[in-house]
Amino acid sequence: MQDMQELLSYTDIIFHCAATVRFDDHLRHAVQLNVTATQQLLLMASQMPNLKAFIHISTAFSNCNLKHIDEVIYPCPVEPKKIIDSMEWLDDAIIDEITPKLIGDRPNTYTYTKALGEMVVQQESGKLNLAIIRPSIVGATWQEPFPGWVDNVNGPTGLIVAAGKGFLRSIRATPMAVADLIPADIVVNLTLAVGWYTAVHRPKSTLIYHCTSGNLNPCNWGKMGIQVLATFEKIPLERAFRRPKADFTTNNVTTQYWNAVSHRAPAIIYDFYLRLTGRKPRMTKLMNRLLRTLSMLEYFINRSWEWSTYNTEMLMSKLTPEDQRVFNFDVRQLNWLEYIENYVLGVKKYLLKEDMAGIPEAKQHLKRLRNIHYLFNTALFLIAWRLLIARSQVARNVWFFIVSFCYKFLSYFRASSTLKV
Ligand SMILES: CCCCCCCCCCCCCCCC(=O)SCCNC(=O)CCNC(=O)[C@H](O)C(C)(C)COP(=O)(O)OP(=O)(O)OC[C@H]1O[C@@H](n2cnc3c(N)ncnc32)[C@H](O)[C@@H]1OP(=O)(O)O
Ligand SMILES: NC(=O)C1=CN([C@@H]2O[C@H](COP(=O)(O)OP(=O)(O)OC[C@H]3O[C@@H](n4cnc5c(N)ncnc54)[C@H](OP(=O)(O)O)[C@@H]3O)[C@@H](O)[C@H]2O)C=CC1
Repeated sequence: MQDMQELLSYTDIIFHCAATVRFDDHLRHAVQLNVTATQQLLLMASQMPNLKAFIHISTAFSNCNLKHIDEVIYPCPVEPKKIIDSMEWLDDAIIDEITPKLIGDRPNTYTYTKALGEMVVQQESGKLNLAIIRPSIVGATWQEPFPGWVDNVNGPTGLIVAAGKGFLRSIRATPMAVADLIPADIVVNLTLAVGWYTAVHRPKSTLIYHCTSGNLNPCNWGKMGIQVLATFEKIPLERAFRRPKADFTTNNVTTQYWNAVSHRAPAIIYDFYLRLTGRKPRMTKLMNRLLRTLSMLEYFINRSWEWSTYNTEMLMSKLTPEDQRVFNFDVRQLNWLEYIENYVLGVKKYLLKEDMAGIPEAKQHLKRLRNIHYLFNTALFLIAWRLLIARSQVARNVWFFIVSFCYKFLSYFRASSTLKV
């Protein structure tokens, strides 16, 4: 009670980032965290006499069912209050049944409940001084505290790890689609600047700020994939399962094919080897989880969106040159190739905590994997060819033709070199 009193009396600014970011969260839980909690925090904020600003962090994908998104709140068909109420009394089975109807053309409960959260902010604003920030895909830091700093596997980070460790070998992604990544420190800098502007300038209405990169400095998934692999070539991860490689495909049939050949088959073979050597098989389970994760992220890597950034650019112009430098959120200054290289390095250093001294050994390991790969392919080819020869007269004829041709060529070569001597 005393803590609550202290919070209410002394808080002068709220940055509301807490949320569930799981794409597949049960609607009841997602509503509780992203909608009801927002409503309760706004209620609490309204009892804070010294509160100067309430900054709510949403996502640029809260309206991902649209192609062009402005810095405005788009209403959802069912009122958030009705959704909150219904979650109180509906049982899980019914919620499961109505979830697809409620989320409509959004891909998951996360984006849907973040959109409802924005509506709650708008409806319950009262006398509060509010702003909403919508970041796109938050990636490792650009400059602060260090280039490439990252501490979780959300979004692209998990896939970068999976590619570097050789688990992810192909991906259903559109190479030309915009990779709307935004470094975490840009999001933090913009958030602080929005806090200042909202508290000091007290805009008349709730301003929404898009924290995105696509319209100002676009990069695409193809370019990103190439740079990730190029960095792993120089600085590989330790103990990779296979060599890093990531084929991009947009075709469903090729996706199924590569999933079978590049993901499932190697996992089954490796589990067979683990069983033979008396160990517990684990690769198939891990691979199935990766494929499930991929299927959840696919929506975001096969589409492009346009976000207007009028408010964000307006805010930049309001900062002094010194503040623009200290709280830099100008994504136009970002060099993507350098950023992605630092991102990959950061994944190795800060997330996986791998020692840079281990790079020579990691490179040796990749060479061994390459030799195993060649050996395996040669053995596979010979077995297939042997089986074909046993069954087909045409294959036998081709085989005899090749052998006799090689024999004649060798005899001629030997004869001509004897004559020269
Ligand atoms: C060449 C390179 C090309 C790069 C190409 C990049 C394309 C990259 C597009 C991103 C596009 C996002 C765009 C939305 C941007 C927002 O606004 S959303 C905010 C970000 N939110 C997220 O990223 C949450 C996504 N994650 C989830 O929803 C859940 O983790 C999943 C994917 C449903 C999996 O759930 P689960 O099976 O219950 O398991 P969970 O305990 O969460 O994690 C299980 C395993 O998956 C792993 N995992 C979790 N997330 C990931 C991930 N993103 N990737 C891989 N593994 C993951 C965990 O590490 C864990 O591994 P183990 O410890 O078991 O070995
Ligand atoms: N990652 C991304 O790509 C993007 C993220 N966002 C938004 O940014 C914000 C932060 O996301 P991100 O950092 O990625 O996600 P994380 O899951 O890393 O952070 C979520 C935060 O919410 C807190 N939290 C979760 N549940 C509760 C609860 N019941 N009570 C109190 N705190 C809780 C967590 O606390 P604890 O650590 O104690 O669990 C954690 O600090 C979210 O609002 C998200 O929607 C927007 C766009 C993109």
